[in-house]
Amino acid sequence: MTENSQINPRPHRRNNSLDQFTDPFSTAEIYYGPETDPTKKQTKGFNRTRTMSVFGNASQFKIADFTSLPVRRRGSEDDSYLSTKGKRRFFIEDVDATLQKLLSCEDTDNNYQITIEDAGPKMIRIGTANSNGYNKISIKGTYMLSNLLQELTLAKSFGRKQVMLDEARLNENPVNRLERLIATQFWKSLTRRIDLYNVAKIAADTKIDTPAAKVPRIYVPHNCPDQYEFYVQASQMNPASSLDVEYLPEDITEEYVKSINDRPGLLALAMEKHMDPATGEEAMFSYPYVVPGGRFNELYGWDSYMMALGLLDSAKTDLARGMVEHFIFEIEHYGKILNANRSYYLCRSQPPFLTDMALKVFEKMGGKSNPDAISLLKRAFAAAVKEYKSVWMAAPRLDEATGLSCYQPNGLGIPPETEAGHFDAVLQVYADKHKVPIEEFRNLYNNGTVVEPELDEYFLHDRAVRESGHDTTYRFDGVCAHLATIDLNSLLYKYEVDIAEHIELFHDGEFTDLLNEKTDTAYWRSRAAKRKQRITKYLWDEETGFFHDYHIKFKERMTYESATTLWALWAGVATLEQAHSMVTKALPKLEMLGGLVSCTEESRGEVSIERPTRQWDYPFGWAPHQILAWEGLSKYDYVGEARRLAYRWLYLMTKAFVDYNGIVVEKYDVTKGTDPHRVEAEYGNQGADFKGVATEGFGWVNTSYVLGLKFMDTSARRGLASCISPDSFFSNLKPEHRGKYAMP
Ligand SMILES: OC[C@H]1O[C@H](O[C@H]2O[C@H](CO)[C@@H](O)[C@H](O)[C@H]2O)[C@H](O)[C@@H](O)[C@@H]1O
Ligand SMILES: [Ca+2]
Repeated sequence: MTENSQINPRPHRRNNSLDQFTDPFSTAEIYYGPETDPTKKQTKGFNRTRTMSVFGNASQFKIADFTSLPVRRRGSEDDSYLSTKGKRRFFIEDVDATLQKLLSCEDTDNNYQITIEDAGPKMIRIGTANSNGYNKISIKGTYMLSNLLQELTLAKSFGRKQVMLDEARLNENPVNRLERLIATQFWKSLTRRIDLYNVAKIAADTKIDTPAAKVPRIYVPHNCPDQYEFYVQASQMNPASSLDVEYLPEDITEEYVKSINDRPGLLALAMEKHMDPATGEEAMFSYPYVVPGGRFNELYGWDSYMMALGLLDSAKTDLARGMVEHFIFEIEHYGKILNANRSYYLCRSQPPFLTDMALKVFEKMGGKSNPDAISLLKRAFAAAVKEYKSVWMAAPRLDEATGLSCYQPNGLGIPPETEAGHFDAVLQVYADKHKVPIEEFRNLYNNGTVVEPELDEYFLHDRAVRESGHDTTYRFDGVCAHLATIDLNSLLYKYEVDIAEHIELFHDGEFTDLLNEKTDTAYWRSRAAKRKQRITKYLWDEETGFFHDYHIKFKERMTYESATTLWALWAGVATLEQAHSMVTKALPKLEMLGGLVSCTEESRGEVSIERPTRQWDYPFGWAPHQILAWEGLSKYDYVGEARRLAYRWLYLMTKAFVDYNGIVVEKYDVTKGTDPHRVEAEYGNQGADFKGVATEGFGWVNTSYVLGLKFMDTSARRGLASCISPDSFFSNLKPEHRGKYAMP
């Protein structure tokens, strides 16, 4: 018996022999969770998890001072990449200590991320699993080091003290890694499913800073007693949570909404009743939903549509379906699809996408072969017709003269959810006029002691800007409520076309809606045709190749050049000639290094301290703009242009992901190749503020990655993985491949 075998009563098993138990790319829960935690498992038998026997042996080896043992472990050739067939593993004997060492050496700017801006040696040595940590291998370069930081942070969050780590997890192809994280991790972190125990946590909100906002609160529609009881029960079961449950009045007026601005709360969403398998009794269950990320921790309007596209692609149909149910509920109980389900959003909506969302969910649920899918589709369309008529085609949003619609929610006072100081420059003028500090003026104005009609007008437009989803941009500053935009009118055209088809296919051509009004397919087709005509008449500018906004008071077309012109393609409202003009004249002005920019630099104008950058303007690019443009261009057979734009956007995302510790953010500066995620505008960037590892990405950006990749072939994926800049990638294309990117 050797000294070695005395320490290890069982023969040592080579770590590589455990391969059959391992998927190096399994989710963090599996990879680091209790199932694979050696300290939580019996060490007998062969049905151990992958780290088991290794740990059993390894730790005893270590305790016995491995280095002094007469028998040396395998030579370094056993640990070479080649001899392990690329399946090398590391043994991290002390997760905490390794993390600390890694951060102290490599995170030189102390932000808990390892990025290209850190000036460390960019190299750390860690022991291989094959040698039970004895042989050290160098992990080099920002990407691998930052992946090590991410993996160790995850391991630690699962309470792991030691881990075996596959090298494949550290040098994973970045395109595959980001795709994998979105599918298996990010959506999960962004998912909310309210139950009796978590509602107080879900209700918490960081946007409002009043004493009453510190109390988690939920508002329930006046006619939902079951929900009210459910939440009261939740509150009683967890008194420590201090959950406040309140009914909303039947008539939700703008005065009422303003009156609860300092007592904000989450708004109840759709629930279903069915048997609880755990108790055998009937119980209430909330439908799940997905939040955008960062400070946006509630169900949003257009974000939900964009996220649904990604979720459906990842076969997470139940989540997308849940959001359709919530929208149906919101239309029924709050009168509209809300900007988001917080009390301070009760008066305003967001860009409408319900018909398309319902159709896409319907298809994924099995379409006509699934009665449940048909029922959902019919309920969603009934709700959409109500929304169309009572929100978008009614006062104050409808402009009777043009027949077009504007974003124009009602509401009173100063929107409370914006970042601190956002309105200071505007309010200062009035505070000076009334000789009071800004804070005092804010109260005087909000409680109606001071009346300032000009300021009312300012906030009318500001609310409209927020309803448009494009908060904020100089395109809309001080005018938004009076603009018939190409964005909104394209979306309404799509509603009309979709509703016409729905009535034809599911209601034999005639439909009695929730307002008890009868319409038929022809009615909706003629509405769509009229809108198409009006869009051309009022918004189209053949000279620039842009659909611009139309000012309904000044009765003139504006000149701002916005990426939303391409929504006309997505909705199918542009003619073939208009599409051609847009692609040849407008697109070149909007196409930047990293994809579509929100608007042209010229339209935005000069920025300065007095006229700061707005987040929905040049030089920033947003996922929903990219997604709608790709689909719109493809619809009109400009697939090459769509693919080219997609490569640009994915390049930017991948580059930031590789260089900046796995970052995925709300928006990017599409003119910058190096740190495109760094956006100094308004509330900064959501998704950038994490320690060690990003676990959410950002909702609609996650979708954009998944959808953009659909345009990429193997060589494009390789180009992205190697972060080959668009210019270099396009210029090195073989002549026969240039057409794929619409390159001459
Ligand atoms: O708090 C400031 C504003 O935040 C939201 O707007 C931004 O985030 C939303 C969620 O991702 C997104 O839908 C919107 O397009 C963004 O500009 C919110 O929607 C605004 O109402 C709010 O004032
Ligand atoms: Ca750092």
